[in-house]
Amino acid sequence: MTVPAIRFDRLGQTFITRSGPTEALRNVSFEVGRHEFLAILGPSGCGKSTLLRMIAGLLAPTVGSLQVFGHPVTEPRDDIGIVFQKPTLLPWADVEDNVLFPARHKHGRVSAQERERARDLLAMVGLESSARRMPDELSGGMQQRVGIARALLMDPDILLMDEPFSALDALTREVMGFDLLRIFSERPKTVVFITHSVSEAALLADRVLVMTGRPGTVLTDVPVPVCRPRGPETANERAIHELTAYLRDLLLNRQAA
Ligand SMILES: Nc1ncnc2c1ncn2[C@@H]1O[C@H](COP(=O)(O)OP(=O)(O)OP(=O)(O)O)[C@@H](O)[C@H]1O
Repeated sequence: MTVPAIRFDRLGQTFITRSGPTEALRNVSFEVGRHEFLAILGPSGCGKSTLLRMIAGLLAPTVGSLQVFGHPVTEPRDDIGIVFQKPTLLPWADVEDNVLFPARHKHGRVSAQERERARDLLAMVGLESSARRMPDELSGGMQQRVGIARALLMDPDILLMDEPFSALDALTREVMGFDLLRIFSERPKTVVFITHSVSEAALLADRVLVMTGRPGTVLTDVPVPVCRPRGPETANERAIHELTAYLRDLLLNRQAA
């Protein structure tokens, strides 16, 4: 039996705050297979970012268990990369040095191979000619590409993405999504991708997990019945239209209830 990359088993998370306990997640069970792309949809505050923080080892579950490659998560792991909503680049470092930050942070220096890898990654995200530019000289989409290259520097097995394209305009967002799929086709990764966009989830993911409102739990987990490679034309496929309509109804009805 193959070990899943990520496995949540009846996991719960309750935060204790000054105003009392907040039950953020309840009885969450699901798995993500190796090199699978899972999108997570759910209402605001249902615990999506909390799930990512737990996978990243930044927060321990209150009850239940979480395993990464068959082992409990006890601390932040090197083999997990994170892309946030905003790329939070170092303003005083140029693009290449921002991409190299994880290596410098880990061993206090950067090897020639890591520098070469940073250049390869910048080429992969279409920024080879911007290596010496400073973050404030870049557009939002370019900054987000630097954040993606940085998350890939240490070649993580797992990539966690928390609404990575939400600050971008619709067209850039679509282009970036398909760029991401091309990058993963060259360098497969296990991806957990949080989004509020139903169509983005359907177009990019292998599976879409829908969560209920707080306390968040898994409402449904649906496969995306469309093969790869995918591109802008995928949006015209009937299966995508049907899935998008189904997911939208589900979310709207839950919200109305
Ligand atoms: N450190 C914390 N202390 C107390 N409560 C927290 C903490 N982190 C998250 N919460 C609460 O847990 C719940 C889930 O938060 P989380 O950020 O995971 O939701 P989300 O689904 O990612 O929301 P959004 O879609 O708005 O980004 C919220 O009610 C939030 O207020």
